[in-house]
Formats: sequence, structure tokens, C-alpha cells
Amino acid sequence: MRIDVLTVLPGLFDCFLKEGVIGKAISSGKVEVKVHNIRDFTTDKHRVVDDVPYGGGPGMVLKPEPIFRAYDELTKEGEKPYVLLTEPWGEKFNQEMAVELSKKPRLMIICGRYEGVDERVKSLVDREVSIGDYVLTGGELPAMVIMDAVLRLIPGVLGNLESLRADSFSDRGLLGYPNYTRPAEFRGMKVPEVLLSGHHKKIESWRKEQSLRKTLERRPEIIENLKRKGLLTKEELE
Ligand SMILES: O[C@H]1NC=Nc2cccc(F)c21
Repeated sequence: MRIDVLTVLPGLFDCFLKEGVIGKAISSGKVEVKVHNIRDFTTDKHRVVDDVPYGGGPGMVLKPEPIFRAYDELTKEGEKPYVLLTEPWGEKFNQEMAVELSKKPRLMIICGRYEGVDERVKSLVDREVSIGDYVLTGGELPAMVIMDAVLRLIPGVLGNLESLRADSFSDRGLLGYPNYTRPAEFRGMKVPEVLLSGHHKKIESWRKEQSLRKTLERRPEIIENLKRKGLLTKEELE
């Protein structure tokens, strides 16, 4: 997969693209992520990227020209990208959307600003996406959240062990089961016996039960949603 990111704050992406699973996926060539500074696509001396809103009001609005120039430049060759705009009032991002986006050969993410982007930019956009109903200063963190969730789903990006964990559970949006590691007892708190038993079938069913119980307790709507979609097996429903 190739992702092009358009932003006025490219520096925010430096560590994200170098560290961890995402950093390895890029350095190994499994995925290609290019961050572009919208300012590099301006033509005036002051490299202006935003301006005051017509009709008055607070804040600044990202101008259309530099973004269109970047889009034209970056889509001259190769496959047309599926274009996302990170927007406070966009469609709520979730695991289902992450799975759908992970199947696209090429993405472009235009990072919005809280005050907004000129409406005409949306003629380039396939999906306006928000990561939540809270006020951020810009769309760069949402872009990193989206890339993190999407890139980890690309085959080969996660190590073998981790990909085993990316089972139908997490990808159905169910909450995870409790995790423990050594020591078996710490400050009087013991690891559940079943996890020390080495009985894999029992361990698996304990984990499944824990995950379903926690999801039912904290996020009952996820269970309802899966029921409606017929994505819960008979024994999981018991
Ligand atoms: O993800 C959203 N949630 C909250 N604030 C935002 C600000 C700018 C862009 C954006 F996508 C967002």
C-alpha cells in the first residue's frame, strides 16, 4: 500500500513513521508512506496556505489551490488514490472502516484543520473521517490514528505472534481479555490458575468468555451490533 499525506505540519509525522511496527513496515518496504507539506505547493512568496473565511468568523480556512496543486502533482502517475479528509464532523472511524481501507492499494490523507478546509477541496475527497467527538487542533493526529489502525492490518506488517492476536476477536471490535506475565504472584495478586495450567482449550475458552463478558459490561452496543450481523457464534451467545 502507498499512502500520501498532505499536511501543513509535516514534522508531526517524523517519529510516527520511524518508530515501532509502522517504522519497520516502512523501512522493510512493505508499505510506502510519503508526507507532503502543503506549503510546498504554494506559488506566492509568503507560501500562504490559509486565509480568513468569507462571511467572517473566527480562525482561518485552508485554501483550495495548494491542495489541488498537490493532488494534481501526486496523481499524475500511478493508481488513483482513495482520498480521506480528516474532519471533526466526518464519519466516525472504527475497526470496520480500518479493515475496508486496508484493502485499498493507495490512500491519500488530507489533514484538515479545526477551523476547516475550503469546501471545494471536498470535491477531491472520497471519505471525510473523524476519530471522535472532541476538539483537536488539527487533523494530523487523526491521520496517524487512521494510518496506525490501517497499516497494522496489511499482511506481513505485524510480526507472526502479533498477527495471531489479531484474530476475529479484535477485528470484530470485541474488547481484549486480561493479560498476565511473570511473576505468578505479585503483591498478593495471583495469575488466574487456568493460565498456568497449560491446557490450551481451557485457556482459549476462558479468554473468549472474559472478552465477551468485558464487552457486554462496558460496550453492550458492540454485542448487539454483532448479534444483528450474525457475527457471534451460538456458543459465544450462551
Ligand atoms: O478527528 C477529528 N476529531 C476532532 N477534531 C478534529 C480536528 C481536525 C481534524 C479532525 F479530523 C478532527
